[in-house]
Amino acid sequence: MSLPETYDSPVHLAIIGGTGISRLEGFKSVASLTVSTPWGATSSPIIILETPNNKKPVAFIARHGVHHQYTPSEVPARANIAALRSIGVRTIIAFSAVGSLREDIPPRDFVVPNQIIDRTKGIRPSTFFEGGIVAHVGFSDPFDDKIGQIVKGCEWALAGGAKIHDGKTLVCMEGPQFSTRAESKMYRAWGGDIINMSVIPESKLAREAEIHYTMVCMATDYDCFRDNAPPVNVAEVMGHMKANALNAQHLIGALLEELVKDDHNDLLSGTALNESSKWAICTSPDGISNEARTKLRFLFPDYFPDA
Ligand SMILES: CSC[C@H]1O[C@H](OP(=O)(O)O)[C@H](O)[C@@H]1O
Ligand SMILES: Nc1ncnc2[nH]cnc12
Repeated sequence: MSLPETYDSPVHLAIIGGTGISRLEGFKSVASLTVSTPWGATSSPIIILETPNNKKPVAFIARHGVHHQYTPSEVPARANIAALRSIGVRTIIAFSAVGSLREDIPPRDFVVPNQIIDRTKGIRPSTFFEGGIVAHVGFSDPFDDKIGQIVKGCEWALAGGAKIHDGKTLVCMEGPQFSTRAESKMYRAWGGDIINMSVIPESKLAREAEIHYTMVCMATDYDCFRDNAPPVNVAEVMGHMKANALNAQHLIGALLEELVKDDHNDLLSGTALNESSKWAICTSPDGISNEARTKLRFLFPDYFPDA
């Protein structure tokens, strides 16, 4: 049955699904939106779901497309984040399959990181502020700690004794090939705990769009730092992702029940980041190009009103 293509109320909360999570099971879908943005098309339609008890809307987007057809470098992250913001999203919980760089984070454990080491190669468009406008937003603490703690508090929902680790450092590499053993060991020496190919630029763009962002990382392998063990491969990742996807579903159920409580209204309405990008703009108003103004109006209609 096809879903309505419009949804009239604002949607404050979104989930981004990664490898092994290209749709959300167990929730009622009420609309499927195709949003075109000044930065192109999103990686998948935006599915609007409703939470079981109080029927609050939640948006879902599949990072790599519904068929996993976009490489990590090709994911249209600007379109995804801009489209979510345009429908009202101010909080994102992003899921990611990650390699573990630590023996004490086994496959099937979950991690809420608090820091990132960016090892991407500068080939991914990673800002909304360019082409006639310059802004420098703060990114010292890339993840929203309050939502991270709420995720950690939902550890009870995971099956099979899986744990949720917090306060860890996530390395983001370009890929799509996995790391060499020397790189894997170097990341450990740098303090990296887990590794993926997805958190950059998604998290940077969310910050620019004034959206609270948290990543739930699901360990699938030990990368390749262990000299006497076989290195990571896709079959291993996908094998563990089957179990992880089920646990992600349990976690999302628990999380949504918690997050839609009135206590968290401030989080869902993006209060802590309100106007943070507006005050990060360095270009004088008269110097902002018309092209930049028109594009940014899509994200921030209040900051760039129609002439
Ligand atoms: C299939 S292993 C590498 C792939 O898995 C992760 O994807 P996602 O973050 O979307 O779950 C990782 O970042 C790579 O893109
Ligand atoms: N070992 C690894 N390196 C990078 N991204 C990953 N995603 C899952 N496992 C990974």
